Amino acid sequence: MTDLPGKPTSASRTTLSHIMTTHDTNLLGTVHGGVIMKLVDDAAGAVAGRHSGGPAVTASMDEMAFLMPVRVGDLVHVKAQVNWTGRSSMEVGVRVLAERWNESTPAQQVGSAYLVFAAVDADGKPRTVPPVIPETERDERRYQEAQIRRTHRLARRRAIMDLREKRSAEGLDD
Ligand SMILES: CCCCCCCCCCCCCCCC(=O)SCCNC(=O)CCNC(=O)[C@H](O)C(C)(C)COP(=O)(O)OP(=O)(O)OC[C@H]1O[C@@H](n2cnc3c(N)ncnc32)[C@H](O)[C@@H]1OP(=O)(O)O
Repeated sequence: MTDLPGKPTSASRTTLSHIMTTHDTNLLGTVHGGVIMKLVDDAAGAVAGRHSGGPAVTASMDEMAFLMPVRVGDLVHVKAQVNWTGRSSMEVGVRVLAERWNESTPAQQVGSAYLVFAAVDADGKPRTVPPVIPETERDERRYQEAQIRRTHRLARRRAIMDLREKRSAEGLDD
């Protein structure tokens, strides 16, 4: 896909930690999902920037899962790594964990997401990225799962474009 030398997964793996405050809550008093999504995007963006050696933009975010509510006072850790690389795109996998301030239990996973970042040049055009080198069995599994998601994203996009073109050809524009 590219002539650039590969980079191991561990070279860009990153954890972003943040304490949740009353500024982060929704109307129910728990932490707003959008606050978590911003942290996820930031951590994934840092990983994509480190892996690709320059700026990278979010192309898509999918399968954002909120598994448990996050509360004020929780210390949230957002762990991100490059799962897969294409020509100019990278899939970044993110796990969100929370340590409860009032419990002496290990951090619990409260969310997860997969994001696609595109590395861009100074004009905002896609540029090639180094291939990621999975290092562990878990990295290898994540790489293979990311390939499956990539195939499904492309197939879904193609199917929707085909349907729109067909409807347009039939004069069914809306
Ligand atoms: C040493 C330096 C360290 C730096 C350390 C920095 C640290 C810093 C930390 C803070 C980090 C904050 C992180 C915030 C990040 C934002 O908030 S970015 C703002 C939100 N995002 C945007 O504004 C992006 C807007 N979109 C675009 O600019 C263009 O659509 C894109 C994404 C560049 C794609 O352009 P395009 O012309 O469609 O190019 P195209 O060749 O078709 O696609 C490029 C690649 O993206 C893939 N792609 C495109 N669209 C999609 C999609 N919807 N779904 C999946 N894949 C897609 C393509 O399949 C292709 O993949 P490859 O086959 O090349 O691997």
